[in-house]
Amino acid sequence: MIEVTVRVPAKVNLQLAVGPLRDDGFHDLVNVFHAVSLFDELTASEPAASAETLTVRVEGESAGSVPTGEDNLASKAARALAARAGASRGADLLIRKAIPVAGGMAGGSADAAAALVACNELWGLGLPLENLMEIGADIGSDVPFALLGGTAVGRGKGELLTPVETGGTFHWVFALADGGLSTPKVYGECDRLREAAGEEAAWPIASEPLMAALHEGDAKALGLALVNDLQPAALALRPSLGRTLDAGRDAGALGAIVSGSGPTCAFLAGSGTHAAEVALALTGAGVCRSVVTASGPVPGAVVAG
Ligand SMILES: C[C@@](CO)(OP(=O)(O)O)[C@H](O)COP(=O)(O)OP(=O)(O)OC[C@H]1O[C@@H](n2ccc(N)nc2=O)[C@H](O)[C@@H]1O
Ligand SMILES: Nc1ncnc2c1ncn2[C@@H]1O[C@H](COP(=O)(O)OP(=O)(O)O)[C@@H](O)[C@H]1O
Repeated sequence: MIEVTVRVPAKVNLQLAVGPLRDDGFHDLVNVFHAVSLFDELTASEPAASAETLTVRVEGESAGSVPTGEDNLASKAARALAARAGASRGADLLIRKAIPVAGGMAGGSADAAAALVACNELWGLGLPLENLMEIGADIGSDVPFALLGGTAVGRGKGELLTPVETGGTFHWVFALADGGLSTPKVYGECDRLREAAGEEAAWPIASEPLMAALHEGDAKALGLALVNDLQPAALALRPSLGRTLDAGRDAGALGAIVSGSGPTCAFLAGSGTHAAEVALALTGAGVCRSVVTASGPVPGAVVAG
């Protein structure tokens, strides 16, 4: 095998219930992940330099804000995989980025997942998905889901996954923002807001109306059930997102929510045509950098060639 290309989706969180802060610095979650048709692509090739070097190149509009050294999550994942295989292996990784960077859509985790799948194939390791998910969980809480895809409930840090059957396809509009939001800062702001309000974090529980809406493929009910405990924190750090959410609601979206730690905002539509209408209205309202439409659920990281 000389090169392997993997396509990997972004996610939106349909429910993000943030529980208490744990001793390890993470929060216990109920994180209902949903993979959507906005993809990064990663190609892993045999290294042009020595057999043990790992290089990363990033292409795409937002490539400038992605690290290309050892901090790149794809590079970290490839090194962790090589260590697990007990061998010193190299690869040239090329990432074609379409998922917004630091946008709350898990683009870095997606690239880590893509690197695990691509290098597993390139190096002929043959590790099963569950082993890749274990390695991925140490790279980032969202990496196991990027491997699995579809719709799933994540517990623990978000890495303990239970797949959810959905009764149909859902249509989405995403308002991409200028600049990103740091995930640890948003969790920190969530803790700060709770403390200031004298609130104790409740143990997170999956929403029954949300689960019923997913099973039935009922977009209207799903729109009403979307919930994100990080949204007040994201809005406190980036107040302009309030206008973006309002513009989507005014445009007739069935639901409007900050995606994960933000600043991307997600809007649920009733059909592909409805999504195009909401996207047009959002573009006209001038409340974001750009607008994309997508649908979900879609599969996780898969070899595309
Ligand atoms: C918020 C979510 C929602 O899916 O994703 P994004 O919206 O940022 O993509 C996730 O919980 C982010 O997952 P991920 O981006 O993989 O985070 P990690 O690298 O594991 O952790 C980064 C930091 O976020 C905080 N963190 C993360 C997960 C968790 N359950 N509790 C936390 O408090 C911790 O401060 C941690 O040091
Ligand atoms: N392959 C990668 N793609 C995007 N960001 C990366 C990558 N590797 C490391 N990062 C770093 O991770 C941070 C969070 O990225 P990302 O996963 O896109 O955001 P989020 O956690 O909001 O979904 C970025 O600010 C960037 O510095």
